[in-house]
Amino acid sequence: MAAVVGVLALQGSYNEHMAALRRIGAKGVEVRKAEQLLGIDSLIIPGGESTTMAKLANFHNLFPALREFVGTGKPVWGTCAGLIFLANKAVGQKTGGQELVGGLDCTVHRNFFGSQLQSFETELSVPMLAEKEGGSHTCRGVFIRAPAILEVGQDVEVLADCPVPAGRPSITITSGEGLEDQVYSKDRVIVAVRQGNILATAFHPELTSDSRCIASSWTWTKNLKQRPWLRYRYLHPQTMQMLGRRIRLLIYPFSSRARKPEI
Ligand SMILES: NC(=O)CC[C@H](N)C(=O)O
Repeated sequence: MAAVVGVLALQGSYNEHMAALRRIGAKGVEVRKAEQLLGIDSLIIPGGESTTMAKLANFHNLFPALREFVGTGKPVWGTCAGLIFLANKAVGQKTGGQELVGGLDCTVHRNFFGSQLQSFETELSVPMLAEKEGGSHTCRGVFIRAPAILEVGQDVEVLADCPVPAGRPSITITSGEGLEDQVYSKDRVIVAVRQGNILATAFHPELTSDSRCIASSWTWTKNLKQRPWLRYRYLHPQTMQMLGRRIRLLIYPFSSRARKPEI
């Protein structure tokens, strides 16, 4: 059976992701219900407006299922609002905050580059893209009221960063309790990362004609599908425990402990 890429279709640029998947001949399905996550091999969480998307995801009780999906180890790619969804911590949120799926060990700022009017396009250097898919080491980055990644944990691989545009409003990072808030003062900021099964970009590759990012996530999905044993590493811990118990029960009569004569 062909590998299937799910695209979370609550709000935002899911149509554009579906079109991009069609362009490279991949099978995409729109996902709106928790049970649909069971039938897909990888997931794209598109850009849009993360607060609205979170409200819709809450309304449809999708958060637990999305977290479980990320935990299975199947490939997940978040673009823009999708990156915010996947981050463990988001700053610059609307009053009251918003629920996150989490899994990606980083802190994002929701509107790092400013308002809709400060949206921009730039040429980004992404060496990993050229390594995996060939072609130029740069790709076009479309940033629409885009977030950026302020800090990453040690397991997170940085795939691309970009210069912080002059005139961007100053950004304060709210630290944990008892720690001083600090103003973001670096001259570059992270815009693409990977951690295990999670890929996240602050920009929108699906809006460009460069399909390498989409193709790369598709290859990833297919490889996982073709090597089904890889999935066992990604089973939910409870399932692993249950399987482990069954396997132990099955092999116990043949194990050396069972064969040892009783004294
Ligand atoms: N293009 C986008 O997905 C923008 C995301 C937006 N900054 C948010 O808060 O959700």
